[in-house]
Amino acid sequence: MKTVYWQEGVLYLLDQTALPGTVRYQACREAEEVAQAIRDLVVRGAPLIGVTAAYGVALAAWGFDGPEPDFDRRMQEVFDLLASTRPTAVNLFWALNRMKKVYTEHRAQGREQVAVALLQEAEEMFAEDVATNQAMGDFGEKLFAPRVTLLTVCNAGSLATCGYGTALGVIRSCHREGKLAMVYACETRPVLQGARLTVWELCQDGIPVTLITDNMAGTLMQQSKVDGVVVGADRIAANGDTANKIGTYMLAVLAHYHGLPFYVAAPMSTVDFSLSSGKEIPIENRDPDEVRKVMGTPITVPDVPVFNPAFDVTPNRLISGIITEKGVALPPFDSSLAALRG
Ligand SMILES: CSC[C@@H](O)[C@@H](O)C(=O)COP(=O)(O)O
Repeated sequence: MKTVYWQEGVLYLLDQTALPGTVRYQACREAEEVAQAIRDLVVRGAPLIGVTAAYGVALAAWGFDGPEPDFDRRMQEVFDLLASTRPTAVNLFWALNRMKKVYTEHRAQGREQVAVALLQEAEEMFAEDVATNQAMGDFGEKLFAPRVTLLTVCNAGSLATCGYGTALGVIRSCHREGKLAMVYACETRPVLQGARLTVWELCQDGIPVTLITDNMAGTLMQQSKVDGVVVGADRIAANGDTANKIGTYMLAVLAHYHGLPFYVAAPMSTVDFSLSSGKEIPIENRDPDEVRKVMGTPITVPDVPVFNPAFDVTPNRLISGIITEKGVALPPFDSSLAALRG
């Protein structure tokens, strides 16, 4: 099942807000609809946000029917709009930069040629992402011994990417090699990507999964029920500090205390070499109602003040390794990530 696909000038997004109860696609004909879908978590996960935004740019070029002099202005407006959707996942800006380059290179050939080249680039990004995740999964799998039980948070799987997943890609490869005993999935409040998406995705593939609420991770480790933690990333600074779904830092601290390995799995496009440390990573704050409600149902006093950062930053010293498509970076990350970048 594809998370995103293009058909005859329309972009179809697998609506992740409706999963697991309903499997449906949202059809987008305008870049504005794509931007809103990214904001609303219809599509989410750093790599998928990037590729979806790339398709959004292609959509704008394909759908443009205004006078020629307005084309450049409209395309700049769309680039800016898509860039404004979610600030933390650096793959968004990475993908838009790639699209900007293609746009600039083909602009002189006319609007139709630009539109064709932009769509081709988005399709290439989609295919590359799947291959990247498979490579990452295979590097990551080698880090674990047979009968391994792993803990993960949020959804860093097929649903967060164009297929196979990052953290769940590593888990898929462990399963394929017959090494995986169990995955524990944190439910991941406030919007339950773990309970709704990770559990659904793993069940679809027959991968053994046990759901826990986020506050059960400590006792799970204390009772020696897990051998390690694998998570995805939204942005990794040059020194390895990693922004990922809120709650990731808590797991890293717990893993450290219990002497368990803590791995981040992410493509090199998630590493932001322009930032020297995680302190510089912009963190998205989301709608307070995500915390005041569960699946739309109020659970607290209306209008209670809420703290709702979507991501936290795990300092590099709590990370055992960063699994990428080019290999596994080990501490110190400044040098190992730079070496993988080449
Ligand atoms: C392969 S996805 C990596 C991260 O983007 C993922 O772990 C995550 O935090 C997603 O957050 P979300 O808010 O659902 O977009």
